[in-house]
Amino acid sequence: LLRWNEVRYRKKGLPPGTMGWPVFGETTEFLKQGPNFMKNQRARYGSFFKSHILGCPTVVSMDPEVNRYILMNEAKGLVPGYPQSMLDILGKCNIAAVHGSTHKYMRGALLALINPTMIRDQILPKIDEFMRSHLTGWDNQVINIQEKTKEMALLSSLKQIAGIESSSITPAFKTEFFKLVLGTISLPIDLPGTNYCRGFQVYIRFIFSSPKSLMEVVVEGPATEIGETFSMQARKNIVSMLEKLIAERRASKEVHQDMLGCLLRSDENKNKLSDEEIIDMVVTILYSGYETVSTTSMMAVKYLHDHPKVLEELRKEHLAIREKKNPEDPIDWNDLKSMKFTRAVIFETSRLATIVNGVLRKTTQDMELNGYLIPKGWRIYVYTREINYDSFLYPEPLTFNPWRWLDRSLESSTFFFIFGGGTRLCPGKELGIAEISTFLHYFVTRYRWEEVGGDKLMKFPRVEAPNGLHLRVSSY
Ligand code: HEM
Repeated sequence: LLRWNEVRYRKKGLPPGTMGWPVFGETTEFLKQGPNFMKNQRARYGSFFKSHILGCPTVVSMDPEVNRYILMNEAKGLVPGYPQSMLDILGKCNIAAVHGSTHKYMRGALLALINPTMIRDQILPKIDEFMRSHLTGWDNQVINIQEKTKEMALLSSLKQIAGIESSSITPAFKTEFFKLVLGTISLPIDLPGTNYCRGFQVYIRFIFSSPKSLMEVVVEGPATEIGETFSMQARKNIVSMLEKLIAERRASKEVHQDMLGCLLRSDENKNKLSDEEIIDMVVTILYSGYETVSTTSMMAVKYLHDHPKVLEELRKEHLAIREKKNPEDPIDWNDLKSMKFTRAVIFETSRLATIVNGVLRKTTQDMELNGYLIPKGWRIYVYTREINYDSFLYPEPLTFNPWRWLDRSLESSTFFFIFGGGTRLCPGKELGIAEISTFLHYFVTRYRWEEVGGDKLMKFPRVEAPNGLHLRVSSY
C-alpha cells in the first residue's frame, strides 16, 4: 500500500520527497508531528519537497525566495489552492475562489470599504464604540479571554458591516457563523470506491481543532446529507439572514453609514456588485478577520502577561494617550498612528505565535518551478512559519521582543509574510491592526490581570486554547 502512492505520483522532474499512504498520504504525520514534520522533511529533502497532505499531492516550499516568487506570480498559473469544501462554504464569489479580472474587481470593491480614509472616518469610531462597551464590567471576574476575543472579532465586524452588533438577529447569526467556521477547518475526504456502495459515501473529517484525536470518522451516510448537516446549512442560514437584511435596507429610505450601506449605494460605487457578490463579500470580511484578529489579540494578552516589562511599556503608551483626553473621548486616527509600540507588540505576537503557518496555492497548468516540473492541479503549500524563527532576520528568535519592530525596515523586509504577499497581500492588515490596537488600549488602561493557570495552549495546526484561557481581571 505504501508503494501505491509513490507509483501513482511517479513522474519525471518532480521535487524529492515521499507521498505516504493512499488517500491519507502523510496527513497524520503532518498533523501529529506539526512543524517538526516539515523540519524533518526539509533536513532530508531540502526546502522544496513533495508530499501528500490534506487530501492532495502537494509541494511544500519553505524557501523564502521561492515563496516570494510564488506569491508574486499568480498570473503564471499559481492561484489560491484552498480546499473545495472551504470554498463551497465561503461562496463561489469569495475572494479566494476568484482569479484574474474577477479577483481584481472584487479586491477593488473590498479596498474601497476598508482603505485608510474609511478606517479613519467611518470604521475607527465604530471600533472604538464597540470596544468600549465590550470591555465593560470585566473587573472582579474570571473571564475566558479566548471566548471574549472571538466574540469581539465577530461582533466588531458585524457592527462595521451592518451596525448589528446587538440586534435581534445577532445570537442566531453568531451560532450559524461559528458552525460555518468549524466547517471550513475540517476537510471531507472522499474515499475512492465507497460511493458505489449503495450510494453511500464515507467522509473522514480532519478535525484540526480536536486536541485528542486529530482524525475522526465523523459521519457515514449519503454525501449530500453530510454536506448539508455540517456546515452548508449554516451557510444557507447566514445567506438568508443577509438577504433579508438587504431587502429591509432597500425597502427603507434610511441612509446607512456602514459597509453594507456603501455596497448597496450603486451611484457612488464604481465597483458595483451583484447581491450574490455582496453576500459573499460580507462572508469574506467576517471570515478573514475572525480567527486572525481574535487569536492575535488573545496571544498578545498572553505574552503581555508573561513579559511585565513589555506590558509596562505598552501601558505607558496608552496612558499617555488617555491623559490628553476626557474619559468619554474616543481613540482617533492620530492616536492610532501614535501607537508605535502597540504595532510592534502586534507584529511580535504574530511572529512568535505564528498565527498563520502559510498559504495555499495550486497550479492551473504543468509548470516549471524552482527547477522542478510541477503537474497541473498540484497544491503548493507556501509554508512561511520557519521564516518567523530565522535568527538572521530575528536575532534570538524565540524571545518575545517587540522593540525589534521599532526599526520600520523590518516590516518592509522582502521576507515579511505575516500578512501574505504579492497580489493577495492581506487587504485587512491595517483594519486588523486598528481593531487589536483599540482592544489593547481599553484592556491595558482599564484592567490588570493574572492567569487562573493550568490552561493549555496548542500551537499547531492552529493556535488555540482547547479549554479556553482564563484570566482573573481587576480594575487598573
Ligand atoms: C492580524 C490579522 C490578520 C492576519 C495575520 C491576516 C493574514 C492574512 C494572510 C496571510 C493573507 C494571505 C492569504 C493568501 O495569500 O492566500 C490574508 C489575506 C486576506 N485577508 Fe487578512 N489577515 C488579518 C486580518 C484581516 C482582516 C481584519 C480582514 C478583513 C477584511 C482580512 C481580509 C483578508 C482578505 C479578504 C484576504 C484575501 C485577499 C485576496 O485574496 O486578495 N484580513 N490575510
